[in-house]
Amino acid sequence: MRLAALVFDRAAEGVMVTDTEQQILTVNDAFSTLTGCTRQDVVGKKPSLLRSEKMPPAFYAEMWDKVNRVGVWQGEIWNRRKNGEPYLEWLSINTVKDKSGKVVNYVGMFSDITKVRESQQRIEYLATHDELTGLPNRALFNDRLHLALARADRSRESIGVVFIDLDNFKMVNDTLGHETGDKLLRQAAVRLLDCVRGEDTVARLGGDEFVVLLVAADREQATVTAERLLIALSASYQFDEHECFISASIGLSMFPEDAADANSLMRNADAAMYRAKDHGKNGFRFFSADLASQAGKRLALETGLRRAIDTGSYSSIISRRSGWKAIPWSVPRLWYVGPTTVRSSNRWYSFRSPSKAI
Ligand SMILES: Nc1nc2c(ncn2[C@@H]2O[C@H](COP(=O)(O)OP(=O)(O)OP(=O)(O)O)[C@@H](O)[C@H]2O)c(=O)[nH]1
Repeated sequence: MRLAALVFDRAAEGVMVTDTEQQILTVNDAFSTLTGCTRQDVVGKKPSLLRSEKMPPAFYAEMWDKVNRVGVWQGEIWNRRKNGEPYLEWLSINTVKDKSGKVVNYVGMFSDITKVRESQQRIEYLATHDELTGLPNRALFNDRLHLALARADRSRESIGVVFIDLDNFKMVNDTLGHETGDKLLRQAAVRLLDCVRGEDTVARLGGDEFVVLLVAADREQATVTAERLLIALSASYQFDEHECFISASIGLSMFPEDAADANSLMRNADAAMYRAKDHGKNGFRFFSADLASQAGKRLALETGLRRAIDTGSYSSIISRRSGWKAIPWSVPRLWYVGPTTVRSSNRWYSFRSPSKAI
């Protein structure tokens, strides 16, 4: 008995013992540390004094039903500390029976898992969102696109994928600094969100590239949105001591007419965006069939280059402008020009095998 009392007192878990009327008979020190309630605060009262508004009444009914039927219940529950702060606990409730099998006590044991839950949520958030803008990232966008496609397929609705790449954004970084570039990206993200409906998704793919998923939108609605996006993005950006203007190039690809799957829709919108860049920037283009072969070639080349760089089978890549340089794979996109030549925006690159001399 003395050992049991020692465990009760020293346990890191909060422990509460009630009678069959659920009136608290005793609690241990950890209970007081975790809840902020002393023994005097709670003895004679019911555990419901710790309830938070986060749990619906039906939850408690089900919980006690299970305790009484099975003799045990375990799960997560939001409670409230004495100071009103909600906390998440992992709680197990057990029944204590006498020799005749009659329930004589309930014992609740819990640990505070609020911090664990917060870190889980933070990890989940970081895995699905872009930290700079708070927008969904590519992974979350892809999930939403897949879901939207499944739904649109069933309901025979159209979907639009809108690729947005800011024009000459590098100049903002180069002239006003990377921090101002970051501020511009954050403001651009807010403007993009303002241009779409709540059910649409705006994501940042990386760098100055964004993508919008327009659900239940036909070509006409996608056109209106693209025009709205261009106008919103080209309005003045105000920073503490600077004002700045920037335009964007937009590419659109529609489900089901341009592609039936997520990858092809993304690839087609990307190709259309590059067509808009090629036609002087600050505009939008829809995907068209003639872009398909170009997009396919570029994808094959990108894949080949990525593999080549990963495996080191090409030691370096020549920029015709800046001479030899190793190309970091953050270079956003490469256009196919010839078997050993690619173009990224306005730069030309040739690449060579390491076995060959310069
Ligand atoms: N400030 C800031 N810059 C970034 C970030 N990520 C990438 N960049 C920069 O964004 C620029 C993207 O440039 P590009 O899209 O290649 O080129 P661009 O100047 O926009 O030219 P076009 O796309 O051809 O109009 C690069 O200079 C990157 O270094 C970021 O998180 N913050």
